[in-house]
Amino acid sequence: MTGNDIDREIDIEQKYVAGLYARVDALREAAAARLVAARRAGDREAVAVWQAEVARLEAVEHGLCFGRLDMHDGRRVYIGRLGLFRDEGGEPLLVDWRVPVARVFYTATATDPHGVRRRRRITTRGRTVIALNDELLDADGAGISGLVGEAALLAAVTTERTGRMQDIVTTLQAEQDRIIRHESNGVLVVEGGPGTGKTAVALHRVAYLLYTRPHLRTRGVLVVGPSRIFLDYIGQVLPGLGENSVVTATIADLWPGVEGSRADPPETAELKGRSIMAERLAAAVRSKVQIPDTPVEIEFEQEVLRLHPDTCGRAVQKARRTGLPHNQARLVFQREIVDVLARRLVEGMEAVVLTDTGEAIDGGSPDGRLGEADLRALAAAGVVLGQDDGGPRTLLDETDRAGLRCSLLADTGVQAALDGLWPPLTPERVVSDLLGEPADGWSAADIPLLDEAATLIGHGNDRATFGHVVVDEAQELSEMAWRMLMRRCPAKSMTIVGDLAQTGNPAGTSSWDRVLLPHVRDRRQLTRLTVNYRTPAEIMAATADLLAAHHPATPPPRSVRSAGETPWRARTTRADLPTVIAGLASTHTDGQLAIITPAIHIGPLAAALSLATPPDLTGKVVLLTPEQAKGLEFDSVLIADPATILTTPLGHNDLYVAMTRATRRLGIVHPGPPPAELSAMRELQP
Ligand SMILES: Nc1ncnc2c1ncn2[C@@H]1O[C@H](COP(=O)(O)OP(=O)(O)OP(=O)(O)O)[C@@H](O)[C@H]1O
Repeated sequence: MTGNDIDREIDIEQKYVAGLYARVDALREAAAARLVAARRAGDREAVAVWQAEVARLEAVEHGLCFGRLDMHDGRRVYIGRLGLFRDEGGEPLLVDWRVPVARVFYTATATDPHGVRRRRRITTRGRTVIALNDELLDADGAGISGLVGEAALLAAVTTERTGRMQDIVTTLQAEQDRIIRHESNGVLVVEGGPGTGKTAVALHRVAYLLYTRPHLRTRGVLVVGPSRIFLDYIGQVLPGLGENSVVTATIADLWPGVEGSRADPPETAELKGRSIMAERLAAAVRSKVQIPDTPVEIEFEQEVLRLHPDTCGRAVQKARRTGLPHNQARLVFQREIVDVLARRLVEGMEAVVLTDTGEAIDGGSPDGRLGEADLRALAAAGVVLGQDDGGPRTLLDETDRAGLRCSLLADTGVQAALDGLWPPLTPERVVSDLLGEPADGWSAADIPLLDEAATLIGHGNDRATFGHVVVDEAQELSEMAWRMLMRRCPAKSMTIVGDLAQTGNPAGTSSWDRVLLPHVRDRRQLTRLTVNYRTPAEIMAATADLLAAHHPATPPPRSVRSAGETPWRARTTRADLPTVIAGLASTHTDGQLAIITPAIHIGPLAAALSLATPPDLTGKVVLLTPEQAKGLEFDSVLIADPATILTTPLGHNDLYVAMTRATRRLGIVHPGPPPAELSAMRELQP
């Protein structure tokens, strides 16, 4: 197209796009008016509905329309963030990217055009069309790279990072689209190397599922991420796609009231994460129930009641047969014991009234009437007798017996005896009895144990469950964390994304089957992403020795581009490390820089560079540990002291994570000689 042609086309699209915004404005006005009316009427349900609608319409302001398809049959379809019609039930003006018609926007290629003649990408700033990018799918040679909309894609992946993830709805690739629209109702595992878009795909899948399976709006969708930092990083993606109802959480957030941010030593974390802990906790809870060897004596209203071990054993059995969790089964046990005690008391009283020989003793009368002493005993026990016509009752009726049972239940002596036999438990007590009182608060690895204990004792049965759960950086979850998460998703409908070569948690996984099979058997499907959109080819080449040494069977993802910058390493001394890093950071001018370093250097480096900890992801220079850097990306990355990163059991994976965070440049500063896996990198003098 000539310059004039382009201007003319931009004019045409500008008019069309302006019409779309006018339609959105009209819908917004109508929704705002309905919201006001609902508020006035005090109709809470309607308020929630219209609030969500207003938010949805606000969210699509940026990039409302981003594509156009010209079909061979003459149809023209505009693609955008939501569907718009000229009027109610009228002609479609804009098609939501999630409907089937829009799919070809992401999948059509020159070799398989699906009836598409031209794919046009429309770039807007605010409400103004600023650029168009056309692909003619019937032109020779188009689409050879296998990428859909290559120019727009490369523009997207090379823009400066901001510390906040953006949606990729305008440039989704075919292999990503297939996963987003995957029909699986069970567990879909998405595996792929660094930068292959796993996070992006998982979030777009959420938007797709909410659109195509509306019941999920009421059942709820949960997105689990490795850290709060990460959840902040991805926090804008779903709202940008018009979805505001999704809950995001770390595993620790799912246990409210406990921070769980403390890290255990690796061996302890690994141990606490094993599924055997579930059996140990179950055994610990069972062991709290005591069947005594000798009769238990309970003092009640100046009487001594005796509970025989067999009686206790029968009550325990009956309570256990219900299959209820510990604290609920305790109620059954308690009822059994109190029934026995109440029966004893009643029998005792009636025995006073009528002896074997039929004689009345203790103030009772031969016709079976209760005597004065009996009445006094009952009154002392809080039993209020119903009034017979004119005289005392001869027998305890059901109301009287119920009253007696209440009195027994309220009695501190009886309660103490019951607690001794079947104590009520809290999750904290179960876990600390098993592992010892945590000295400085619960650790991250304790959270799934507390949750397991809560399930065993029936505490917190009202915790939220979700219709679909997305797990990002899923390789980090321990077997115990999987158990916890599976309880949050009764339908076991999940999207799980991760990379086994990036596992940093010693309790994390090295096999999807190992963690998933016990929960979902064959209701799982594995899919793979193969193209790295983040990390340039030069940086991936620098990771080759590391990956080959520790994950020889894992193919590195294919980088979509080269950055033209060779990663480097530079030697220094331990003492000079902060000065060298500070010097490099101070001369950095181009885009966002992340300094990734083991926890021991965070304090000194934060002081030397006046940087915030925990990090502010939107800062020009960001200081983090490899663990905190998980899932994030930056224009440039500087790794300080790789050898110390490698000293932890899965340090090689942490180093791989750190090295693959950059979209452009990577530098590594190592005190002393370089780790063998990095020795082939170009060496610089800092
Ligand atoms: N189709 C696409 N169009 C534009 N950008 C894309 C596309 N796919 C991925 N990206 C970008 O590539 C980068 C990496 O994506 P993402 O973080 O989802 O990868 P990941 O597989 O989760 O990475 P990691 O495992 O390393 O955390 C992001 O900036 C994302 O926006």
